[in-house]
Amino acid sequence: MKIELPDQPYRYVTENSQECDSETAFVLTTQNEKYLDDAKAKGAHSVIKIQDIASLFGVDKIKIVGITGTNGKTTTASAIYSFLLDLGYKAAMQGTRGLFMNDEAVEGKTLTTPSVLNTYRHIYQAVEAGCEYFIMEVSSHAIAQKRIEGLPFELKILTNITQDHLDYHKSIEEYINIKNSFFKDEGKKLINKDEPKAKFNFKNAYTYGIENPATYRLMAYSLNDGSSGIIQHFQEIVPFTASLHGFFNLYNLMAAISATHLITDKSLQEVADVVDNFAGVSGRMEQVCAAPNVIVDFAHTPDGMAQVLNALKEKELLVVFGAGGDRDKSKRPLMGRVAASLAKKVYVTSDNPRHEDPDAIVDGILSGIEDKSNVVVELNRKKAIEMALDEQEGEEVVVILGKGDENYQIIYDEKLPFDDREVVRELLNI
Ligand SMILES: CC(=O)N[C@H]1[C@@H](OP(=O)(O)OP(=O)(O)OC[C@H]2O[C@@H](n3ccc(=O)[nH]c3=O)[C@H](O)[C@@H]2O)O[C@H](CO)[C@@H](O)[C@@H]1O[C@H](C)C(=O)N[C@@H](C)C(=O)N[C@H](CCC(=O)O)C(=O)O
Ligand SMILES: Nc1ncnc2c1ncn2[C@@H]1O[C@H](COP(=O)(O)OP(=O)(O)OP(=O)(O)O)[C@@H](O)[C@H]1O
Ligand SMILES: N[C@H](CCC[C@H](N)C(=O)O)C(=O)O
Ligand SMILES: [Mg+2]
Repeated sequence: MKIELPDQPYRYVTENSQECDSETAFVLTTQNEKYLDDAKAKGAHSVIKIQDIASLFGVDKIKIVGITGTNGKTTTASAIYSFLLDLGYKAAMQGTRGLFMNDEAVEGKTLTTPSVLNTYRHIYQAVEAGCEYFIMEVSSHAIAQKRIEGLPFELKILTNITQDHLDYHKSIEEYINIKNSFFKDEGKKLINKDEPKAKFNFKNAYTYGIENPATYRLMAYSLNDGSSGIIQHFQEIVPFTASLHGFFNLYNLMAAISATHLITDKSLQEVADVVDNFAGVSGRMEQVCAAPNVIVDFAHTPDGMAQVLNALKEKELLVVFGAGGDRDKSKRPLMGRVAASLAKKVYVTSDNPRHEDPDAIVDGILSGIEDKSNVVVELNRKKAIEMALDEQEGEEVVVILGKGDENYQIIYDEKLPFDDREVVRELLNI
């Protein structure tokens, strides 16, 4: 995408060599340096290193917070964004759900972390809108591909490291190393102390945790009717309540409360007081209907599924899920095992098969399940949801995993409209 910049010797900048011409400068990034010759051949006005135009986009005029981890990035980012707005700051948030600014959706979903110049463009928009904070999700792909180069992070946050994206990273060790490489520098960082795989530079490191001593420690908690807890930070002891459900969300809340405390001049009590206003994220532990009880959640990793199903384990669970095509194949049997071990009945179905054969994806899932007596396969996701709703009785909960707030089913290159929540409402006539 060409971006117009005022008062420069060139008119536009672009990170795509194919868009270069005599009035368009090529912004050189680690990702596109292989196209430098092409940019010159296309007659680029000039070549500028990405770091050298950072100040034109105002990246030094806003506090950038980067969040990485296998799960919980969107939830933690959304919580920080919500707390900041409630505390009276102007803020922007960029991630899986798109770009949001001062409580408005500005751009829809693209990537969790867009290409580097797109992030710069979003930062520019945020600065123009008077935002003091830019909260962004940082995916492992983005770290590996340096989609975050030149960004001066005010704070970096680690949620957790479990398994995902081994199609791209090839081994769990490489994936762990990539995640941890985000925390090698001496900048301010906030680390989940209960994550044993975390490795980070101790300089300017703060921690949060529930099981282990940490800078911000959850001393006590309750998960009745939402959640509540008491945080200890040195001599301070501060209670909070939240509408979020599930033990895992206590980690997201701890990360968000600690981060907000670290990046603002508000007291821990002032931050804790706004936690309850955060209503959670669309498509994450979202109750679509109370009777019958139907929950839609975005869990798409073995750990995410285990966390959500464990959070609901007081009830008997009917679990509908699949696994994405053209994505980590090795997580599929693990997802199958988790579902079968925690559900009364499992309905294996399709979730964005992309270019893969849906049957082969299901076979991958089934290969992790030894006892298949409570497992059915129905590739048509709507039919699978319908089966679960038909078979649901009494207090049983229908849990539909993997798509959350996605409103499509990707088959080959086509995005067909599909929203788990709308399908449920349609089938239940509500
Ligand atoms: C596998 C993967 O991550 N691919 C990403 C990668 O593609 P690529 O390396 O093939 O890029 P490329 O086409 O060589 O382009 C690299 C750079 O060269 C430039 N270019 C390209 C062609 C050319 O002729 N001249 C030129 O200058 C491009 O403008 C770009 O700046 O870099 C592109 C630009 O940044 C991304 O759009 C693309 O994401 C693809 C579409 C994708 O699907 N990515 C997914 C897997 C992804 O990144 N997911 C993560 C994690 C999701 C999560 O868990 O939340 C995400 O951050 O969304
Ligand atoms: N802290 C956590 N630990 C483990 N699982 C979690 C945690 N937080 C959320 N989850 C699970 O992961 C799902 C995705 O949560 P969220 O969207 O916040 O993660 P994400 O890291 O942004 O995911 P993505 O990589 O797709 O952007 C949730 O729906 C829930 O099932
Ligand atoms: N950010 C994740 C989302 C997965 C969601 C799931 N519905 C799928 O398509 O696998 C990914 O791109 O791997
Ligand atoms: Mg996300």
